[in-house]
Amino acid sequence: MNYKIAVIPGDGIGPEIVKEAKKVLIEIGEKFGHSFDFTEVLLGGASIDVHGVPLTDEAITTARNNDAVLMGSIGGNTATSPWYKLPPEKRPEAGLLKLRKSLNLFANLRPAVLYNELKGACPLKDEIIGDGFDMMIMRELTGGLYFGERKTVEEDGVMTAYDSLTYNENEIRRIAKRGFDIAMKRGKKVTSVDKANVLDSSRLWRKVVDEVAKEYPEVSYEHMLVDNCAMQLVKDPKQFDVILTENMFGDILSDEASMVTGSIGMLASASLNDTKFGLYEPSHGSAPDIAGMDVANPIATILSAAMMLRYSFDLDKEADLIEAAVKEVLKAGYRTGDILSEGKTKVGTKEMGTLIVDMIKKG
Ligand SMILES: NC(=O)C1=CN([C@@H]2O[C@H](COP(=O)(O)OP(=O)(O)OC[C@H]3O[C@@H](n4cnc5c(N)ncnc54)[C@H](O)[C@@H]3O)[C@@H](O)[C@H]2O)C=CC1
Ligand SMILES: CC(C)CC(=O)C(=O)O
Ligand SMILES: [Mg+2]
Repeated sequence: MNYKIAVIPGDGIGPEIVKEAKKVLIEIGEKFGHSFDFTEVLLGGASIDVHGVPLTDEAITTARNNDAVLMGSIGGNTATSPWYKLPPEKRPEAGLLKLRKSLNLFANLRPAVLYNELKGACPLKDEIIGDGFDMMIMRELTGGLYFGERKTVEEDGVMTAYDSLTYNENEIRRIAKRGFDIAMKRGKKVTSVDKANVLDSSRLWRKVVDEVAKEYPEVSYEHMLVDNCAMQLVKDPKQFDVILTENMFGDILSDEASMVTGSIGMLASASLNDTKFGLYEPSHGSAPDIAGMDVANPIATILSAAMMLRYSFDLDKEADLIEAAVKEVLKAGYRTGDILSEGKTKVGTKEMGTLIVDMIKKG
């Protein structure tokens, strides 16, 4: 079958890691008799440099007219890149937020799995790691603080800046249902994370999630405050199955969770709406500090491509093979710098991609 994929290389390490994920998809296509048509789309700094804006209407239309989107990452060094001298709505991140909103990608799935092979790269003690862990962070992606009204005003020579965190009950209900649906297919446990001891938006979150939970009697369910959750992720990550949370908390907690899996370079993601369409990207950013050096870990992007095959195209066998190939390559001892531990073989971005492709060929 033929699948149409919009590809957003983006900025920084984005083009390097997307190239490796495309190599993997092409190999999967050859092995299983699928063809993937790739159409490149500009987003973020790459779009600013060409069009003067981080996302054009044409780019949104192209993304929408494809079956799915594969993305690298966008943005530059926020202290030094000229992109950050532009007004906020013209900066790279504004383009990504607008794309997520335009495509209604409200459900962001971020699986944080500690592979057996990477136990040596996990900073936690062996007694905490135990048999490893496998959690899914379900992050609301089109509401909350990143989409609220914001302004900066000056009064009597004093600057004041406002950001607002808003959720309505429909936005909470649809992400909560997604979280419980996913839990039903996994370990049947949901930890809903909020700050209901302080925030009104979190109190509404808790009320709506309580209502949704009643529809899933088989799922064990708890509330946890976000500050405690940040601590529990390091103290005992095994306790989590599905973490269900709002946009900013999910953004921060998923970066934290990535580190207990070994590296942020391992954390894939899928951003989904109510259809089979999705945008697939690693959870990390454009890593300007290592861009162009052939050292970035492409695995999060390759695993995001596997999520695309699974969620948008129902190609489970193909997705399984990619995930198995990643594990085999790690088992064989190959590591990019971010997951390197004693006795392992250090490889670059391109070589890691090629090793995974070769493993798929053998599989
Ligand atoms: N979805 C996206 O496109 C995202 C974009 N950003 C943007 O990325 C830019 C850089 O942000 P940072 O805060 O530095 O976060 P970052 O995630 O890009 O990098 C944080 C640290 O992790 C390392 N790192 C990230 N990905 C890696 C990989 N695949 N392999 C090895 N090491 C990796 C980087 O070298 C850096 O030391 C900013 O402009 C930010 O706005 C940040 C997060 C998500
Ligand atoms: C523009 C940011 C919200 C991107 C980010 O940090 C993320 O999606 O994890
Ligand atoms: Mg983030």
